[in-house]
Amino acid sequence: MAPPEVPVDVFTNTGGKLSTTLNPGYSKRAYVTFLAGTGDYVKGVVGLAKGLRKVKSAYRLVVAILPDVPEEHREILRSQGCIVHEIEPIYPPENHVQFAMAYYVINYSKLRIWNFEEYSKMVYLDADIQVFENIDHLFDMADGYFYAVMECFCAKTCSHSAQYSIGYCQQCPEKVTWPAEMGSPPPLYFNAGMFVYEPSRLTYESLLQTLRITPPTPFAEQDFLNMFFQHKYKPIPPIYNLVLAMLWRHRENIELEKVKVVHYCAAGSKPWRYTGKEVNMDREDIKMLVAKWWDVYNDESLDFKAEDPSPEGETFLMPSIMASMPEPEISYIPAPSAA
Ligand SMILES: O=c1ccn([C@@H]2O[C@H](COP(=O)(O)OP(=O)(O)O)[C@@H](O)[C@H]2O)c(=O)[nH]1
Ligand SMILES: OC[C@H]1O[C@H](O[C@@H]2[C@@H](O)[C@H](O)[C@@H](O)[C@H](O)[C@@H]2O)[C@H](O)[C@@H](O)[C@H]1O
Ligand SMILES: [Mn+2]
Repeated sequence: MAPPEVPVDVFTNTGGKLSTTLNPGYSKRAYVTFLAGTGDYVKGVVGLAKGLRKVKSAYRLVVAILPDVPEEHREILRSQGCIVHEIEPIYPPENHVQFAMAYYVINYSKLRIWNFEEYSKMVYLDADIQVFENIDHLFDMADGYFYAVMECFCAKTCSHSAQYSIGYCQQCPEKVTWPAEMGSPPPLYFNAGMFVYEPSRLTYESLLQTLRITPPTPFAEQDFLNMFFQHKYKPIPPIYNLVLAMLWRHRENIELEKVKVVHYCAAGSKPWRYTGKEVNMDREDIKMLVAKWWDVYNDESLDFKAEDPSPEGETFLMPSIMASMPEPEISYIPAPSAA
């Protein structure tokens, strides 16, 4: 039987300390992010861990890391209360596709998080995301669906899509309507920087099987997940993943004061690299959001303390499961790092 649900506000101001003692089922929930490389994305993860603490999230942050993350960075993450969970990289089948960003190739490794079966439900957040308000209630949404925020198709990087070619965007489907002669409008498409999902070995194996026969496309695992979860996908409001370009492309869809989660994914917006020089980066709203990220990152009172619940320790993917998986047809191209 499912554990009884406890209203989220019961935990207000507990710093999450009571949750797992009151209800053991809650330990089966966690946030999860992904970290690759030796560069500065580790700062994003530290910021995220501190942000989740600031909003008193009841759940831990698991960091799925690739083997190339240096030990000092793992140590920083553990000292910030994160659960460090090493994963093996996943590469797409050999193909000559041009990814929108060369480093997107490593993002297929995100698929490993479906194998985190010690959790029943997880909220995935990119390392360039910050959480400014508690979003623990997302774990209470009905099982059996894939929840994420709808993407916008107006960026040049989408120029390969049918949507872009006719100036159609699902964010404003009435502006340019989908021409009847092109068939029915394409299925809703989400941004894969944030999603709510249920780890499951069956789903995991199906994801890897399907990947083997799916040629890569410019948006890498995001395109793949959109295809795979097309019939399970339920859109959630953009306040749960504000893709910054929405501020200049679809301002009317955004109530900035209600935004809970910000995704620093526009070119030049990663706070730890922000210079203000790239296009749109001199906007007041962007400057404000970048400053808000730094406030959290620099706030020493948000550092993990010994009296906080201690990390459950480093865990690894179960080698038995890995060994039983037939080797996918993969090309071991070295992954370029964005960092
Ligand atoms: O060198 C890298 C590049 C990417 N990532 C991870 O992959 C995610 C997706 O990349 P990114 O957020 O840069 O893509 P965007 O959302 O900007 O398109 C990041 O948030 C990180 O979690 C990483 O750890 N190191
Ligand atoms: O590997 C594919 C990536 O796709 C996404 O990137 C965004 C971002 O680059 C925007 O700047 C674009 O405008 C947008 O269209 C694009 O989808 C996810 O945020 C990231 O986590 C990852 O899944
Ligand atoms: Mn991102």
